[in-house]
Formats: sequence, C-alpha cells, structure tokens
Amino acid sequence: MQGAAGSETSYGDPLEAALAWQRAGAEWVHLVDLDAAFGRGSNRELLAEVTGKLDVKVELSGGIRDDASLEAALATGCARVNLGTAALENPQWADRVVAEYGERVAVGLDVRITEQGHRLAARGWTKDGGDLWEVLARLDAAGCRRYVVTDVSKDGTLQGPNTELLRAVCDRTEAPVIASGGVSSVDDLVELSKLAPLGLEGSIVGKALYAQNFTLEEALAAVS
Ligand SMILES: O=C(O)c1ccccc1N[C@@H]1O[C@H](COP(=O)(O)O)[C@@H](O)[C@H]1O
Repeated sequence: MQGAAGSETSYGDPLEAALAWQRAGAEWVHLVDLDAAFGRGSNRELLAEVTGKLDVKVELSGGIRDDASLEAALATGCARVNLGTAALENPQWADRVVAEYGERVAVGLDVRITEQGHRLAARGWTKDGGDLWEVLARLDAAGCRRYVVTDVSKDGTLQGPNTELLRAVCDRTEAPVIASGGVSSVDDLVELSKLAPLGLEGSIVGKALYAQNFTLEEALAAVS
C-alpha cells in the first residue's frame, strides 16, 4: 500500500539531499517527518538542523499536532508548516492556528478516493479523517491560506498526478493549492503548470527527482 509505514525507500542523508536541491536552484524544500506522521517517533532535532542550514524556504510537515509541536516547528525558522492529522482530528485547534498564523500554516489534504467519496486520510494515512469537501469548507471558513493536496493512491508511484482531483479542489477554494504526489516526468509538471490560472501555485516533487527521472534544473526550466 502506498504510504504504508516501513515501505519507504531511503535516499540518504536528509541534509546532504536538501543542500543539493538548494544548489540545484530549489526555492522551497518540503520536509516531512515520516516517523512523526506515523506516530512512531520524532526527528524534530534533525529537521530543525536541516532547516537551519538552508537558505531556501522550508515547509515542515509531519507530527505537527498541538501547540508544542507547532511552536517547535515554527521556531526552526521554516517559512511554513503543513498540518495533517490535527486539521482533521482537532478542528477547533486547527481552525484557531490557521487564523492566528496566516501564511505560515498550510493544511495538507491527503485524499483517498473511495466508493464513499473523497475521503481524507489521517495518522500516516491509516485512519479516515472525514469528507474532503466538508473539511475544505470548514478550513476555508476558518481562513486557511493554502492547501497541499495529495492523492494518496498516487504518492510514490510515479504514475502521474491526479489533475482531476487538483482541478476539483481549485474549483472549490479561493486559497492557493499545491500539488503533491505522483509526478514522474517534466511533462507532468508542465501539465500541472496549466492549472495555475485555477489557483495551482506549485508542485511538490519527490521520488521522480531521487530516481533521477529528470533533474531539478530541467524541471525549473520547463515551468519557468
Ligand atoms: O509524505 C509522505 O510520503 C507520507 C506518507 C505516509 C503518511 C504521511 C506522509 N506525509 C505527510 O505527513 C504529513 C501529515 O503529518 P501529520 O498527520 O500532521 O502528523 C502530511 O504532509 C502528509 O502528506
């Protein structure tokens, strides 16, 4: 199953990798603490060290679920944090912090498309977190400034992004949307860039870069 704990591939030292993306021209680095997302540990100090050594903007994600973890994440100097589980399981807290921290807090909408509709996935994608459209409406009303949208069936598969889902989310919110999951080629990024007029602000690329399907320089040149 995509995203199952223990199924991840190791691509080496996170700091070395992040510095290499910075040298290659990245403006943002999206850093996920998978141990925290799965509830099996924390790499808080490591992520703080990586963030502190980068000059580019960092989006921190994974395990940011209460005041202490939010404050620790923001104190690293990251540009933005991305809430997942807490936005689904602790709506009052999440609604308060999206309003309080504005641009520094995004919400990750990890979507599983089922016979029951568009469902959100929480706790390392192991628990149902409610209906996508209801949660999106609630977070919009709370003033959420940005969403990171992942089709969990695509993440890590190199099968191409779910542009239909991204288009649908862009149609339902005024907030900028960032695409995550499935990118396999520069062509995928070019397709995603065509959604910019709808509100798609950017795309997160992971495995395709580590698998060397293309270089970051090629990607940036294709969509700039
Ligand atoms: O990023 C992944 O590949 C991933 C795989 C499986 C589960 C979660 C994953 N990542 C991200 O974790 C955060 C959510 O963390 P939390 O729920 O707030 O603790 C979110 O960005 C997921 O996309």
